[in-house]
Amino acid sequence: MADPILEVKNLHVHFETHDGTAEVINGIDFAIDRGETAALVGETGCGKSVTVKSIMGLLPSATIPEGEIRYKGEDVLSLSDAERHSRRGKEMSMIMQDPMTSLNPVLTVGEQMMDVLKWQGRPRLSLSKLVRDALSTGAKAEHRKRAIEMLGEVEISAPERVFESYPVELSGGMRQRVLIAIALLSEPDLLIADEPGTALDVTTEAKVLDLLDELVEERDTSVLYITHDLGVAREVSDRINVMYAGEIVEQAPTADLFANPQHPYTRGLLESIPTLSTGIGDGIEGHLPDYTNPPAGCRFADRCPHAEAACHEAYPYPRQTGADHATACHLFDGLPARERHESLAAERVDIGTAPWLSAGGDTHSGDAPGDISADGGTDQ
Ligand SMILES: Nc1ncnc2c1ncn2[C@@H]1O[C@H](COP(=O)(O)OP(=O)(O)OP(=O)(O)O)[C@@H](O)[C@H]1O
Ligand code: NI
Repeated sequence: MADPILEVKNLHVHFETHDGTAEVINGIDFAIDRGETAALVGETGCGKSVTVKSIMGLLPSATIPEGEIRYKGEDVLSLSDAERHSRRGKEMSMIMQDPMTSLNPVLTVGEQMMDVLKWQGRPRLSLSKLVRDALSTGAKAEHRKRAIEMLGEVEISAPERVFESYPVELSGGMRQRVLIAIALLSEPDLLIADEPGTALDVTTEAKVLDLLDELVEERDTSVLYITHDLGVAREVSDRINVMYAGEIVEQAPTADLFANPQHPYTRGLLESIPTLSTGIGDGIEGHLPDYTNPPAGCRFADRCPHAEAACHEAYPYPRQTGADHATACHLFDGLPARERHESLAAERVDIGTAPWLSAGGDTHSGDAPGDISADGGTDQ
């Protein structure tokens, strides 16, 4: 990571529930470079949205994440609410998972956009200035023009009409475009997109994704893309973080992940892509563990076709398993990622220890990693 815009280090998020403490996010590390699009991929319930909410400061107030979240070098977990608010408006922006609930039904699209522009870059407390600005018709006209331009940029063909519309008057695809427009209005340096388009039909989703891709490319915006679909992640991202049960089990540049998938969970996901019906992970037997009583060792061990006794006992710290590739699996040699700066030896990988790469004996033994990507990719 030459120049990270976002760094998440050893993040833990626990929730108090009536069944006890749910240890949902269990020590994740990842980073996003400036101008890079990173994906966080995993099946439903694995903790993607909780991760995003931690970054955006949107967790329930009783829930205090532990670890470090650095945005442009500054630890956002130690910021006050007011400081966070100003950062959130101007520098980090988010497209929420559900376009229906993330737009306010009683305000027009225009009113919601004007609201963003009004608050842009202002500390929350400067109310008197805000009131003065609200009275300035010049600023208002300027904001209106900017909002309508933005609606044009997300390829809405009648931007003036949509500006005056209420969310309920728009189609799902249109609402998603409006959400993108709102998220980009504040010219964020980091955009977090939580499953944009999943609520839409496949064709509309593809169009929305293409559009988003183009817009962030033009602006050189860094993006954290949340999805349960490895195929989508492959299309849109430079780098993929595979998440399982609140842990990142594998991270690598996108091409490398598809060419050389290492973690048994990643391999399972790739193998199940062609038969995807309801969701990622369905192709792998079993369920996510209970977060209030998580396994002591590897959280995937119960579902893993390769698990050995040690997997159930010892926690698999992520290990450097390639030049820019890390995997949290006991079946791979190398030093835990947390020690990698201490030893160059950590970069030496012996992938020969992975059972599916050894000759014979195993169900996966015939599959060269390259074959998986050819069979399991999205170019169907
Ligand atoms: N406020 C909360 N209190 C208790 N548990 C929570 C809370 N928020 C999330 N969780 C739990 O954390 C786990 C991860 O949820 P999360 O929404 O992050 O999953 P996700 O990966 O985003 O799934 P999806 O793809 O369905 O959006 C779930 O088991 C969820 O029930
Ligand atoms: Ni989610």
